[in-house]
Amino acid sequence: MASEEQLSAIKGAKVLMVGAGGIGCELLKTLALSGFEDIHIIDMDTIEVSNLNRQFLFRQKHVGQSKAKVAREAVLKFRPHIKITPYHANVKDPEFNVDFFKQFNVVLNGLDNLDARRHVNRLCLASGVPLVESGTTGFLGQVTVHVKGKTECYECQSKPAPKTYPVCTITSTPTKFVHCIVWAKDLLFAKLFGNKNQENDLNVRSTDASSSSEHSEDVFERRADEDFEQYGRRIYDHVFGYNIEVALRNEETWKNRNKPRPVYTRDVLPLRPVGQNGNKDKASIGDPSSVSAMASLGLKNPQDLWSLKENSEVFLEALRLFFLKREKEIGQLGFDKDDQLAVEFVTSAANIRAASFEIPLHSLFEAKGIAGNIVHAVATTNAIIAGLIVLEAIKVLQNDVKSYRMTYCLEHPSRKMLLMPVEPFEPNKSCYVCSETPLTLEISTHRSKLRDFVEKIVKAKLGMSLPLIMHGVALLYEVGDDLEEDEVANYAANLDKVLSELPSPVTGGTILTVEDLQQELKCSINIKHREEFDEEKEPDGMVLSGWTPALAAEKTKTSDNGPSSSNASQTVPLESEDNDEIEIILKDPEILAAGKKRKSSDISVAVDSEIFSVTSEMLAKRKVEEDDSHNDIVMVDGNLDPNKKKRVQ
Ligand SMILES: Nc1ncnc2c1ncn2[C@@H]1O[C@H](COP(=O)(O)OP(=O)(O)OP(=O)(O)O)[C@@H](O)[C@H]1O
Ligand SMILES: [Zn+2]
Repeated sequence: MASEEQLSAIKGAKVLMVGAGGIGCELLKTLALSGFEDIHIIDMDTIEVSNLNRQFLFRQKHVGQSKAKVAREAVLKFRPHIKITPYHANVKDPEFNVDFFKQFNVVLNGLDNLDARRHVNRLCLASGVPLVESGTTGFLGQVTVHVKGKTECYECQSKPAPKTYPVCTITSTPTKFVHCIVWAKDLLFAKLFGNKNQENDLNVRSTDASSSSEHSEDVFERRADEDFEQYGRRIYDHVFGYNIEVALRNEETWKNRNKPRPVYTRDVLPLRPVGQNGNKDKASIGDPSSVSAMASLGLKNPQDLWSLKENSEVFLEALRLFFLKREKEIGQLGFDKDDQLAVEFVTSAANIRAASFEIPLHSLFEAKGIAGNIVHAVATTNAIIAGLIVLEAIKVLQNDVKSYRMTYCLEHPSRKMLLMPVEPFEPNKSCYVCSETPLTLEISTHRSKLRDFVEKIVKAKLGMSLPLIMHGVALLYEVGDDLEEDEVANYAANLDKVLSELPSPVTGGTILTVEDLQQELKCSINIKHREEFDEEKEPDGMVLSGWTPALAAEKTKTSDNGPSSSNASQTVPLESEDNDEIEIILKDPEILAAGKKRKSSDISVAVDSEIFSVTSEMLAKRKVEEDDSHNDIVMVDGNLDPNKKKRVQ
């Protein structure tokens, strides 16, 4: 039961919720039932069928409608007298500026991506409004409190570096199913259906008799005289047969590894007379997006484990259907976990490769989860997290700083405890977002253009939407609706100039000021000229330091040695911004008991791209297990500096 003071804090509060999805639906319901009377909700999305299993405020009839508006209507049915103001909009829209934020007593995030989270963090800092931040990944979740000047901000902690696989593991020596998925998705699928100009590490050469006359020919191109069946079989034989044989020639590679087995269609599938496709064509007419190889082959259950023969049939059928039914999209397709045919193709290709390397096969359902880096959402976790958000919001409204807790919902409850509360830390003094610590950028001022700086640093790394760049009093770049034509032309011309040739030349020793007018975030960047960069480790051709690397900003990539960070060898394909989940497993029950006795010395464990602070005392009592299978990843940030942070007093 809430106390009198709590109730009056609740009743007098005006709160902003950002996100009305899995967490948001639970949160709105809990806020309303807890007595909150003035709630504003921003969500840019409309309701999808796939939301209905857990976003319980929505029904089938609401599909296609605004989440924020429907959530409001649903809650008003059982709390008709409260005020709920919905905005079907992106929180990054200019109308949600600092003045807009200032009207609220607290902001509650139920978002699913880092970009929006960082944006809200900055607006909360600029407006001085406390933020309660949240996230869930399957059974894991966290709620954190961020109050300007009192606790760390959302961006105070460095995020774990993006994980990639060494290219040779993917192209030559896979040992896990996830390696086969990355190969099927990022190499084979991309090669066959994606942009032809993209770099691709697949072996496209062949000494195959039929192609030797056309030496430079890309074997992945369909030949004029080939039907889809012949084309599919040729691709199959090339990637699962010939390429494996080529790889086997390198004896060194296989000295300490199991040798793979080349797989050819003739070994798995009997040759069908040309044009004989049974009832397959009848099965896949209509909307191209509903085309399915499984359906046309009569395979019904996505949780079934297909044999090598079935996978081979799905592979050929999916490839055939892409060319037959979706030819217009070929050349511009990117893998999408919601694209059934793409998932079927990738599953079957990964399984055939897995069979060749004696890696256990997986069902389509499992493969889809790995390919889309999906951890299935758990409604109960969202409900627990929503409850915790409201508890923290009430403390914030009462300015009860000593009681603030960062709370982590763990995978394996023990000693009957599921939740681990920890005290928040003070702001990080070297955070460029909430303290004014300057950043340093090493860049070739003779070669890099202002455009490179804007795209690779200001937008991608600093997450600014409406940047303004100044050198002393000279304005080098600005965006906005109210610019004069000549200003727009000047800035466009500047973008194409190298830094040292700008009207106010930027050279080593220059200090640039970069500002985002909407986020009211301003930071200084010390420029250091550097001529050479390592193409592999520093592909941007510039290095920013003092910056909190964010997982979401980086796109999935298979790379030789991974990024140049401390966890370079740890690798997982990250497909999109939303897929930055990392799980922790706390094996030892002691950690839970120790949860309240923390000291300021700490180690950080990353959860859902946030940082989970655990004391060294707790660490001594527990075992953190490492496992890089797709959904059991444990990461421990190597930084054990005991003086790094201080607990809020
Ligand atoms: N920039 C943004 N502005 C406003 N709302 C946003 C923004 N970014 C994300 N959201 C909203 O945050 C919510 C996050 O909810 P959730 O994590 O449940 O995702 P979902 O898209 O509903 O479900 P899923 O991704 O699992 O299919 C979504 O409703 C999404 O529209
Ligand atoms: Zn900060």
